[in-house]
Amino acid sequence: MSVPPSVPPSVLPSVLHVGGASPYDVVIGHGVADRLVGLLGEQPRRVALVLPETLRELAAPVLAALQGAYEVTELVVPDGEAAKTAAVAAACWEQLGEAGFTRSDAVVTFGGGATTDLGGFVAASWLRGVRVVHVPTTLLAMVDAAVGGKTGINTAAGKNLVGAFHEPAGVLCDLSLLETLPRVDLVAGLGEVVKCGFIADPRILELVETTDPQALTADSPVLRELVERSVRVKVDVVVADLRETGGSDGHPGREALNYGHTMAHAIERAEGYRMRHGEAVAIGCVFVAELARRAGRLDDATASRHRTAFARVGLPVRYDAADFETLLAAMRVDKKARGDQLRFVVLEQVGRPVVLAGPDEAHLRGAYEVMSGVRA
Ligand SMILES: NC(=O)c1ccc[n+]([C@@H]2O[C@H](COP(=O)([O-])OP(=O)(O)OC[C@H]3O[C@@H](n4cnc5c(N)ncnc54)[C@H](O)[C@@H]3O)[C@@H](O)[C@H]2O)c1
Ligand SMILES: O=C(O)C(=O)C[C@@H](O)[C@H](O)[C@H](O)COP(=O)(O)O
Ligand SMILES: [Zn+2]
Repeated sequence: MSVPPSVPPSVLPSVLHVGGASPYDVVIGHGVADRLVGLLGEQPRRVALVLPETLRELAAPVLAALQGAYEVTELVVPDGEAAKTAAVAAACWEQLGEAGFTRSDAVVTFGGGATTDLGGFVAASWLRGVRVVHVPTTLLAMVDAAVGGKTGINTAAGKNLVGAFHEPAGVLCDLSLLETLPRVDLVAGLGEVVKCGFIADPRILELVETTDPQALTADSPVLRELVERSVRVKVDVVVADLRETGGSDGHPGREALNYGHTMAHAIERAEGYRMRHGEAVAIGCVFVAELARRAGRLDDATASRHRTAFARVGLPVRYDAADFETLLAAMRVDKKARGDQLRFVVLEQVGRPVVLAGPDEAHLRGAYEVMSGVRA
């Protein structure tokens, strides 16, 4: 009898189970897309595949697998942030109507976070909610956007202002898909990874600070560990506070995942959404660390560690293209704000996020001046 060769653990997929009222699995590995039909099950007759035109070639194996099992409608949407509009969502609804899409049918998204946000929102809103499985194709979508059920689109007033919580029925993170991802987009994804390190997992920071950033490629075991650890951070927070109603014992609950995002979203809006989200998150985390330092919450060394950790992986840590007043006005539409009061997630130390409500305007302005390079 021949003994089958043992499979090195690194090539076996990892499965992170997300508990709660609608449990699902996040599968992480190389070449895991063949699990898609298993996740969708036999119930759907029709599947709508939401993807940008630019990724159609990359999606060919997924499309072929779906076509072998279901009637497939392709919902081809604009690339990137341009997909996150009411007009694109409405066009998707019309196509689902024409295809006779029922509640037992399902949506599959294939793309970066913009595609999973839009496709997730279409799935959340069509017939008040149909099953969705995400196949994220960027690092950022694998570690963050595809997991946890936040979906949404932008409006003229700001980022992600319309949306719904709609948990996926499964998430397939096929690391092989990252082989074609431009380096600058992979680096942007590291913005959310480093954020996870600061709010909950110091080992992520150690890995980022001791690994040659150029070695973080699609086949790198360290990148895989970073993905697994970041997804674990997200899942643990989301399971404890799915709908962002608040944490306990001083922990901000799901709002912790919004670390750096108050300023990040304001910058993205000021940039007309031409700056990558992960880049804005890096700048936003540096800003809020400086705010926390000025408010007497965070020590100098940890605030400075923010600048070095994000810069080390190639992310921006300075921004001066919009003035303080413009960014302050944009921050007022942040979902964490209550009435006229701005609320920020700040750190008291690595792994200990808390909410800072109504900070001094002088502290906000001082942190802006450091962020914009006016002050050291
Ligand atoms: N819902 C959430 O919890 C959540 C979390 C974080 C971010 N987001 C959202 O995610 C969006 C950012 O996502 P993103 O950084 O993935 O950007 P993105 O979706 O705009 O994708 C970036 C670019 O990469 C291209 N691309 C994607 N996969 C590729 C591949 N494998 N090979 C080659 N090119 C590829 C895309 O076509 C696009 O041009 C933002 O809208 C942000 O608000 C949502
Ligand atoms: O999942 C969450 O919760 C997050 O805050 C994760 C963020 O990285 C993400 O960018 C999210 O879309 C921001 O949410 P929003 O509620 O500020 O729109
Ligand atoms: Zn984000």
